Amino acid sequence: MASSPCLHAVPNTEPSVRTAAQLPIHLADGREASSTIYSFCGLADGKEHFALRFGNDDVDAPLVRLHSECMTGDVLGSARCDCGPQLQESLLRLHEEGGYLLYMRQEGRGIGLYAKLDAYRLQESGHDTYAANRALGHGDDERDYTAAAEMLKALGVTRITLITNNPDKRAQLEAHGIEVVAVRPTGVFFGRHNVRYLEAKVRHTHHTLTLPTAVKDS
Ligand SMILES: Nc1nc2c(ncn2[C@@H]2O[C@H](COP(=O)(O)OP(=O)(O)OP(=O)(O)O)[C@@H](O)[C@H]2O)c(=O)[nH]1
Ligand SMILES: [Zn+2]
Repeated sequence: MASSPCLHAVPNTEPSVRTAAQLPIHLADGREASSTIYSFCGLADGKEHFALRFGNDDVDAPLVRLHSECMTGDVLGSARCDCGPQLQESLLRLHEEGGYLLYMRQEGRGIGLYAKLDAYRLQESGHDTYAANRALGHGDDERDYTAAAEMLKALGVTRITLITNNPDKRAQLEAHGIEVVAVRPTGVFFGRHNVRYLEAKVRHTHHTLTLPTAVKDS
């Protein structure tokens, strides 16, 4: 795909690929993967979202992981959530089967890092993750996946197999003209620090994940 430098935040331009560059990456199991990283211009929200492509074959309905930024989980390995292991798992699957990672700059379900840290403080005094958002004047989940659909279309992908446990991701992509032919669940990565967070996802936003009874009752 040709590179066409542009300003990423220019409004009213058709979304398109800005740059494609090779990006070898280290996987969690020690292997090295080849990928291509894409930047974009003309995306609806003007943010610096990026995509990674694995494999070269043009397959029908490739695997796609739509992953929202979590600085604490993805970068630091925080045990308060499941984001880090989900990201690593997706990279392994994409390396093996081909497909795309869409890394969306939607830290804290769209409220930003500082507000998420404020929400963490409230969680330490008993709020669940959604109540903490609301106490700060935010919605339960402020993510809008318009830009994700635009990125896929700019990459020439309109039929996908989506890796997620979050029904809202599928619904929003389909509303924006992406055909989700199948959904593959992510793993359930629970521990004593994130079990309440995972329970709240099931209760409030109907994530399709099942926690072991022993963990729920602990
Ligand atoms: N506001 C808030 N955001 C959080 C908290 N814990 C994690 N997050 C954010 O939640 C988002 C999780 O992203 P994803 O893993 O892509 O999405 P998901 O809704 O869990 O759905 P799937 O992983 O696809 O099943 C990231 O943006 C995190 O930063 C929290 O306690 N409060
Ligand atoms: Zn996280």
